[in-house]
Amino acid sequence: MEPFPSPLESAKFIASRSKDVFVDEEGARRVAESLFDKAAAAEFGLAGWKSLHELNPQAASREAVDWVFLVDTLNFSFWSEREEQRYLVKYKGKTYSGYWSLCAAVNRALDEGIPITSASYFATMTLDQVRHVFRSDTEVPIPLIEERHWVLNESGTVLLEKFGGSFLTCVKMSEKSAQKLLRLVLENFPSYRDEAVFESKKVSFYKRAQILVADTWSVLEGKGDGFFDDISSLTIFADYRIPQVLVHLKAMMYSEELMKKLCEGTIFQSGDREEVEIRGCSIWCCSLICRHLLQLYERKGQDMRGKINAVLLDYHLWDYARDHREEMKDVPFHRVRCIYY
Ligand SMILES: Nc1nc2c(c(CN[C@H]3C=C[C@H](O)[C@@H]3O)cn2[C@@H]2O[C@H](COP(=O)(O)O)[C@@H](O)[C@H]2O)c(=O)[nH]1
Repeated sequence: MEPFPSPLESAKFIASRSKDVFVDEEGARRVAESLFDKAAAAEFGLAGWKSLHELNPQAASREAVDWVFLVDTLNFSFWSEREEQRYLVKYKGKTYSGYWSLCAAVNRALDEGIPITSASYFATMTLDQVRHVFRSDTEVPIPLIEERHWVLNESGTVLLEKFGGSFLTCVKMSEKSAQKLLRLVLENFPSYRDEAVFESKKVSFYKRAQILVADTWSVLEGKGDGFFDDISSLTIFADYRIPQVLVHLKAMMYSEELMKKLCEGTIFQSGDREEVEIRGCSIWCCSLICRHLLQLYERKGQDMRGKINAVLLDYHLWDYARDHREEMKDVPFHRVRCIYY
C-alpha cells in the first residue's frame, strides 16, 4: 500500500465510485463562471489571508509560523449539536464562534503572557492548563478538550525532539516544496494522518496537513522560506463547511437518502462511507472548478496559474460559507467528532 496516498487521486477514485454524493460538472462550470471576476481581485489572492482576518498574525516571523502550527494542530471540530448552544470566545470586545473562537482563545492566552505557541510550553501542558487557555464564554466547552490536550503534548514533543522547537525548522527542511513539507508533517506528526479505507483501498484527505502547508505559505506571504513552487499541487481542505457550500452552490448533490440522514443530524463516524464520499467528492469537485476557472482565463489569453489554485479557491469558498450562514441554513453539514477536521 502506498504510504501516503495522494488526496487528489483518492478524490478521483472516490468520486468515480460514489453512491450518495454526486459532482455536477455543469454546476462546477457555473461556479467557475460566477467566480471569474472575483478571482482577479486582490482579496482573492494570498494577501487576503492577512487583510481579511484580524485574528491572523500580520507578521511573517518565526513566531507567526509557530502560531500557524499551533492553530492548525487544533484546527478541528468546532460544530455544536444545537446552534443556540455554542462554544464562544470574547476577545477585544468581539465574540467569536467556530474556528475563529480557537484563534481568539490563542490570542487571548498570548495577551495574558501564556506562551501557548511555544513547543516547550504546549509539549508539557496539563489538561487543566488546556481547559484554562481554551475556556468558553458560554456554558458550552470547546469540543474534544481531552483530544486537544494529547495532540498538543504529542506535537510539542516532536517539535522539540526533531525540529529544535519550531515548525520553521521543518519548513526550511522542505526546501520550498509544498509536497515535501506535507510529507515531513505526515511522517512526524501522527495526528495529521487523515486517512480512510474506501472499497478496500487506502485513501487520504490530509485536511489539517494541507491547510498547515497552505497557512504557512500565507503567513510567509509566499516569499523566502514560504515560496513553494508547487503550492498549486495541494487540494482544497475537506472540512465540514466546503461540502455545505458546494451543495448550496449546486456544484455537488446528495442522494435523497443521505440528505434525509444529514437533515436529521445523524452523527457519522470517521471513515463511514457517506463521510468519505462527501469529503472525496468535495475535493474532486473543487479541482474541476479550479480547472474551469483557469481555462476561462486561458481563453482570454491570461495565465492565472500563479493567482488561482485550490488553496485560494478553498479560502474563498470557506469565507463565503462563513459570510452566508443565513442563506445556507437549509443545507446541512455532516457531523463527525474527530481530530482531523
Ligand atoms: N476548508 C477549510 N476549512 C477550514 C478553514 C478554516 C480557517 N481558515 C481561515 C484562516 C485563514 C483563511 O483565510 C481562512 O479564512 C477552518 N476550517 C475548518 O472549518 C471548520 C470550522 O468551520 P466553522 O465551524 O464555520 O468555524 C473546521 O472543520 C475547521 O477545521 C479554511 O480556510 N478552509
